[in-house]
Amino acid sequence: MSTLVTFGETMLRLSPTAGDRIETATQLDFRTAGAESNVAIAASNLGCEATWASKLPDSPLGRRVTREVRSHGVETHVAWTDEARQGAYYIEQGSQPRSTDVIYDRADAAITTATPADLTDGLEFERADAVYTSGITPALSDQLEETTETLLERANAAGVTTVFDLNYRSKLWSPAEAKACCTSLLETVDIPIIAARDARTVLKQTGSDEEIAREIAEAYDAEVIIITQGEDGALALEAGDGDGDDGILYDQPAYPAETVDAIGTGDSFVGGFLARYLEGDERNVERALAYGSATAALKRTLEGDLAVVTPEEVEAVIDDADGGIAR
Ligand SMILES: O=C(O)C(=O)C[C@H](O)[C@H](O)COP(=O)(O)O
Repeated sequence: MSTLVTFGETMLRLSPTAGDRIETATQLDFRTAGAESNVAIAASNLGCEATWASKLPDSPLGRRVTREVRSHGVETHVAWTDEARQGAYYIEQGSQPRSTDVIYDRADAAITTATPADLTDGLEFERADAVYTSGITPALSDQLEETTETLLERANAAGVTTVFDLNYRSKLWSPAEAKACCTSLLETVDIPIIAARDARTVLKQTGSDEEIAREIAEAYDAEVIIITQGEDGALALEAGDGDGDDGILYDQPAYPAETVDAIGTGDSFVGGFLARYLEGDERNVERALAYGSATAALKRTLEGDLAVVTPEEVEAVIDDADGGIAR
């Protein structure tokens, strides 16, 4: 079985029912979510042995987070502290023409002081098949920027596949700050995952999505470059040896989905991609890309951030893009 370690913040996720406003709601749906645990949960539900590492307050709120993550079969590796807060965020689901709004309440959360030792002591992190984090983690504090850099470097030096989703969040930092940090982190990343819109906003890329993938392949020594395109699907460029070999480009349209809740789609795509990509000895980009896309489509039909799906359901989406009734 393949093994994946992810590290980052998981928050409490509070949201009024669709059609209700944060200002006036009297009830909130109460869940937990965070890019790195979302990825671990999607991968775990699809057969990968996943561990999520983080730092949390030793309180009912922190324990709520670990309980929920564990309930999806993910191992948790948590540095507990008495001194800090549990991050939370509020989501007001939009509907045409009102956009979805996210309000963070995550300043000074426990994870902001996490050192590499906090996140990995006692964890066989260098023996995992892959390590994943996202651009959200270094955006949270200077300490986390340092920790992220150290952990990606250590994983890279140990030959672990490093996976990094740029995941730009404008409410956490500016494009210039994100660019300075992420371009340096990308030096140690084997699988960069970048939304085409983030490549334009943060990395200031101007070409087509395919040109963006090729420019990233030229600039960094990556194994596979993934450019996500929202409703258009995703591209993956399996890097060539550079010697007249430009690599192989795969273009995966999004599978149609009726959207109940769009939040968590990107993370579910990554979890699905990694579960399939890391399985077995042969790393098949094309198959993994379809798997990621199908996982993302299934997630859109579910409330919350999490891809609570089975491998059979994912296969069925791929095999029968028309859906249908399972009798
Ligand atoms: O914003 C953050 O800081 C979070 O970590 C929580 C988000 O709910 C997920 O990252 C979902 O992101 P998508 O999968 O791209 O929809």
